[in-house]
Amino acid sequence: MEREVQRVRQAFLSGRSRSLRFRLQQLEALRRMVQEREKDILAAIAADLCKSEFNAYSQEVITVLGEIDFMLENLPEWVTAKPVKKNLLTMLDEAYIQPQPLGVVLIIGAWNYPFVLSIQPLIGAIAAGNAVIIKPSELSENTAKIVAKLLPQYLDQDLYIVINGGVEETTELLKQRFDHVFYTGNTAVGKIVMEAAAKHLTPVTLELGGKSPCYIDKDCDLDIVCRRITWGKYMNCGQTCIAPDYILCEASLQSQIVWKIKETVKEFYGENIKESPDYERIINLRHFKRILSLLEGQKIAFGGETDEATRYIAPTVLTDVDPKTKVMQEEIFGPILPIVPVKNVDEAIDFINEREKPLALYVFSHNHKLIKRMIAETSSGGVTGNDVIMHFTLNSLPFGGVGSSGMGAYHGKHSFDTFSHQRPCLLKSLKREGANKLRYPPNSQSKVDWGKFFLLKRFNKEKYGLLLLTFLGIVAAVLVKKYQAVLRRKALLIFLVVHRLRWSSKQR
Ligand SMILES: NC(=O)c1ccc[n+]([C@@H]2O[C@H](COP(=O)([O-])OP(=O)(O)OC[C@H]3O[C@@H](n4cnc5c(N)ncnc54)[C@H](O)[C@@H]3O)[C@@H](O)[C@H]2O)c1
Ligand SMILES: CC(C)=CCC/C(C)=C/CC/C(C)=C/C=O
Repeated sequence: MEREVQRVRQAFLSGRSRSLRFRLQQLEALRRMVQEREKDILAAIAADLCKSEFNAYSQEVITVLGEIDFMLENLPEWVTAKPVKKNLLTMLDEAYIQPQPLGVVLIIGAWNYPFVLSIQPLIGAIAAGNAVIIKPSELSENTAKIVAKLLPQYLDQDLYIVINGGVEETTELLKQRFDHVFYTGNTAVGKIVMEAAAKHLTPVTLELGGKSPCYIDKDCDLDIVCRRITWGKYMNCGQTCIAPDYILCEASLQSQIVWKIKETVKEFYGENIKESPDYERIINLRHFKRILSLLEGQKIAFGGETDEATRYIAPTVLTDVDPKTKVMQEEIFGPILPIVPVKNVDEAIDFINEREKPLALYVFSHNHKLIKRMIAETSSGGVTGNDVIMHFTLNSLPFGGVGSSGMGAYHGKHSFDTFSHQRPCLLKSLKREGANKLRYPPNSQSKVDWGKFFLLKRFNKEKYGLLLLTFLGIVAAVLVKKYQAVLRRKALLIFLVVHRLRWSSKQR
C-alpha cells in the first residue's frame, strides 16, 4: 500500500498533472471511457443493484457526463489567478489568488450509486490538478472491478489509480499520508476516516447521511407532492442518501397521503412490483435484515412484503409512527416511509431541530413564505422546496452535509475548490523602501497613525474616485522620464499627505 501511494506521489511530483492542457486531456479521456464503455459500466451497476440500464444511465452516467462537460467548459477560467482588492500599502503591488492542486487525494466511494459517487469526486480532483487514489466500495464489487479495469486504459496510469478491497485495505490505506481524503458513506466510518486523517493533519470531505425530513403543508397539491415523494423515496429501493427519510404532516393529511402514494407506486411499478425493471433490490443480506427490523411494532399502511432470497422489500408506508421507535432513530436507507403526525409547522420545525442535522430537507407548500421560514429556522446539508432529490442535479449548488451529515461539499466549481488550495500571492517590488520605514522599529505614535491610515482605509475605485485621479496623476508623472524618480516620490508624498490630512479630519 505504502509503495502504491509513493508511486502516485512521485507521479504528482513530476508536475505533469498541473497544466491546464493535461487536465483537459484527462477529463476528455474520462468522457471517452464513459461513452465507449457505457455498456460494461451499466452491466456492472445492474449486477450490483439489480438496476435497469435506463435507470443506471439516468441516475449515474448522465450526472458524470454532465459534470465532465461542465468542467471542460469552465476550467480554463477557474485555473487562472484572480486579482484581489488592495489597500494603500500594496496598491502598487501585484495581489492575487492562485488555485493550486493539493497533491495526492484519496477518494473512498460508496456502494449505493457506485459509479457516480466515485467518479464525480474524481472529476473534481483531476480538474484541480491532483493525483488520485480511488477506493470503490467492496459492497458493489462489479462496479469496483470495472472501474479498476477501465481507468488505467484511459487515464494516466501513475497519477490515477484504483485500489480495491474491504475494511482491511481501507484501514491500511488510511494509515498513509494524503493531502486530502474524500469519503462518502455512513457517519460511523466517517469518524474513523477523520481520526485517521487527523494523524497527518489531512483535511477531509465527509459526505455522510442522516434522516432527511419531508414536511407537507396542508396548503399544497397532494397529488403532485405524493408523486414526487414516491419517486425520490423508492428510487434505488430507498438506498439514496438524500431520499426523504420520513414525512411530517398534520394528522388529517395522513390517509390521503397514504392513498396517493399507494396509487403512484402502482402507476410507477405496476401491480407486480417484483417484476418491474424500475424497482431495485437491497444491496446485501445485512442491510436487508437491518431494514426489516425497522418494521417491528409498526402500523403498515401498505407494502411490507419481503423476499429474502432476492433481497426484495416492497415500497412500504408506516402511519402514526412514534418518534421514539427504532425506525425514527436511525437512517432508514431502504423503501420504508414513516409518517409522523405533527400539529403544525412550528412543531415540525421543533421536531427537526431536536435531532441531528440532516443531509437534506424537503418542504411542500403553495405558501412560499412557509418554505422560506422552514429554511431560515432549521439546518440541513441542502434543501429542495416542492420536490425531492433535485438539488443534487444542479452543479452550481454545493452538495454536502452539515453537522453529523458531513462536512465540505462538491459538484462543479465547488469540487474544484474542494480539491484546490486557494494560494494567496502578494508580489512586491524591491523598490519603494521609503514606505516600509513605517513598519520598521523604532515605533512611534506617528508611525501608528500612518499605519492606521494605510491599513484601515481600503483603496476603492468607486468610493474614492478622487484617490484614483490622484493615483493616475502619479502614474502620468512616472511616465515623464526625465523627472521620473523625483516626480514619483514627490507626487506620492503629496498624495499621501493630502489624503492623510483629509482622513484625519474625518476621524475627528
Ligand atoms: N452524502 C452522500 O453523498 C452519501 C452517498 C451515499 C451514501 N451515504 C451514506 O452512507 C450510508 C450507507 O452506506 P454505508 O456506508 O452505511 O454502507 P455500509 O455500512 O454497508 O458500508 C460500509 C463501508 O465502510 C467500510 N468500512 C467499514 N468499517 C470500516 C473501518 N473500520 N475502516 C474503514 N472502512 C470501513 C466498508 O469497507 C464499506 O465499504 C448512509 O448513511 C448514506 O446516507 C452518503
Ligand atoms: C434526477 C435524476 C435522474 C437522477 C438523480 C440521481 C441521484 C438520485 C443521485 C443520487 C446520488 C447521491 C448523492 C446519492 C447518495 O446516496
